[in-house]
Amino acid sequence: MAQRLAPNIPEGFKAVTASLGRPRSTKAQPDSEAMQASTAQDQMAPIMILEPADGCLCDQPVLISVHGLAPEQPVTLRAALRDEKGALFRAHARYRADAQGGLDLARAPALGGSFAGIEPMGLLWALEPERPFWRLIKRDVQTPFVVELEVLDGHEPDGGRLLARAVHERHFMAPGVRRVPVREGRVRATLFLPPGNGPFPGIVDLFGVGGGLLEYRASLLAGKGFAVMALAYYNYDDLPKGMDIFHLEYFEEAVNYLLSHPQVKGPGIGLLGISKGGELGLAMASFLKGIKAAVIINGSVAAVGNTIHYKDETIPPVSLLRNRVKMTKDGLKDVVEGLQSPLVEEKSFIPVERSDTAFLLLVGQDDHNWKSEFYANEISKRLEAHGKEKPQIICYPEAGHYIEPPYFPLCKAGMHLLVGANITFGGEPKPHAVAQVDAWQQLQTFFHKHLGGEERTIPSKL
Ligand SMILES: CCCCCCCCCCCCCCCC(=O)SCCNC(=O)CCNC(=O)[C@H](O)C(C)(C)COP(=O)(O)OP(=O)(O)OC[C@H]1O[C@@H](n2cnc3c(N)ncnc32)[C@H](O)[C@@H]1OP(=O)(O)O
Repeated sequence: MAQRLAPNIPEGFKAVTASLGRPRSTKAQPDSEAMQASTAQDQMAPIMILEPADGCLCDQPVLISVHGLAPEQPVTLRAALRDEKGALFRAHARYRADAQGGLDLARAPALGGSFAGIEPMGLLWALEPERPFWRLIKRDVQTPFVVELEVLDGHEPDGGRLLARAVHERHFMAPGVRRVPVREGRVRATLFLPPGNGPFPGIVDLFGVGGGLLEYRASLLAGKGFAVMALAYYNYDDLPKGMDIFHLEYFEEAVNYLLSHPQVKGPGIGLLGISKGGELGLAMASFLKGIKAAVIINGSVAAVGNTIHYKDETIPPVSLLRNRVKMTKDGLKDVVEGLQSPLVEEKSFIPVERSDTAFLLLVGQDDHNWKSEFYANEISKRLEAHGKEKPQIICYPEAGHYIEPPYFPLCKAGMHLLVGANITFGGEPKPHAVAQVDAWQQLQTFFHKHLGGEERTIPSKL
């Protein structure tokens, strides 16, 4: 499994830093005591240097270093990010400067805190919400997340004199990506188009329970050369508020809209879905025409919680097994055993064998929302038994349910609207972060392979 946690900075960013020669950093005013104690070496107040200096896309790494510390000086680095609802996410880690008073997070191990070891992006993927069970979500993709970074003297997370600080912006739209709200027929969506005239390979992007219209994955993916349509399907605008039944005719209309778009290259489009969006993606690929390639992130091959309907066919939801719901030691519900198997309730098994779509199934092996690995294997068996192409399955050890774009912090637990309680979603922060970096790369490679198009990344000079 290719893992690309090592920073891979696009040339554009290096050029920005080098040519401007002014890294975005703020020097803290040294206090008088420290002034008296200063030696020739630490005359210069410490500065924090970020590369790229002017921010980057949210799926890209940032290099963080500190200069001008005392040799071997113990310091604590802190990161803070406030989401659009005002919820604060924080992380910190303890470090020691090298013999020259430098600290480079790509080379120096964290000695403890929110993470340990050499983790250049740990201050981002280890962010934790102050508000219990809150998940990091980007609502307005036209503005960046703003991360405040601080260097404090010593090894106390809350104490220590402030030595330096910097502000880092993480963007969601590469330069030239266009955001086009879609209200066509019944379709409610947002289409993201790469710069240029195309045509581009098209992808429909679906999120899960909660509904609404989340655009952040689609906007990032459009920066890789795809025309990506984030599709709402309930709890948005004039769409139904609830999710008792999903009619695939709605999704068919969306697929046809994208296929007939002058900047979308046919024949056939791609599909990306997570969780409930993965389940619906499997149903779309099974019943609808025009879907060439589908990436399903922790999806279910059983209908769950609602009926799926297409023309004169219905797939009823599997039974809920309430007595199999357990409590974790943290007082959360663990619902992973709470669904009847679609092998027992065959009528709830989405008929993937009807599909000619190429599948990539991305699985968090510690998914506690439902049994994603079991579902992936059953999809594979069913396709093979019907002489269809086997799916590509990638299993990520210790990864949980919400496999997001790179560097999003793990959402380990939260309110589940179908369950009506806080549940555990599984996953450990570090392996989950590794999975996210790899999954993001894998899904792009898969879509480029099956949908064609030039493999490219828009230079992200912001
Ligand atoms: C006991 C019986 C067991 C039986 C046995 C069980 C079986 C077990 C079955 C498993 C079955 C799985 C089935 C599919 C599993 C998925 O699908 S997992 C979920 C995947 N979710 C997604 O992909 C995201 C989907 N989208 C969303 O959640 C919504 O679009 C958003 C992001 C919340 C925004 O929607 P919105 O309407 O603009 O939100 P807003 O009005 O601001 O807030 C709505 C609510 O969400 C909350 N919320 C908003 N933002 C956040 C946030 N960042 N973080 C946390 N909460 C937030 C708010 O607090 C609010 O809550 P209430 O105040 O109403 O309580």
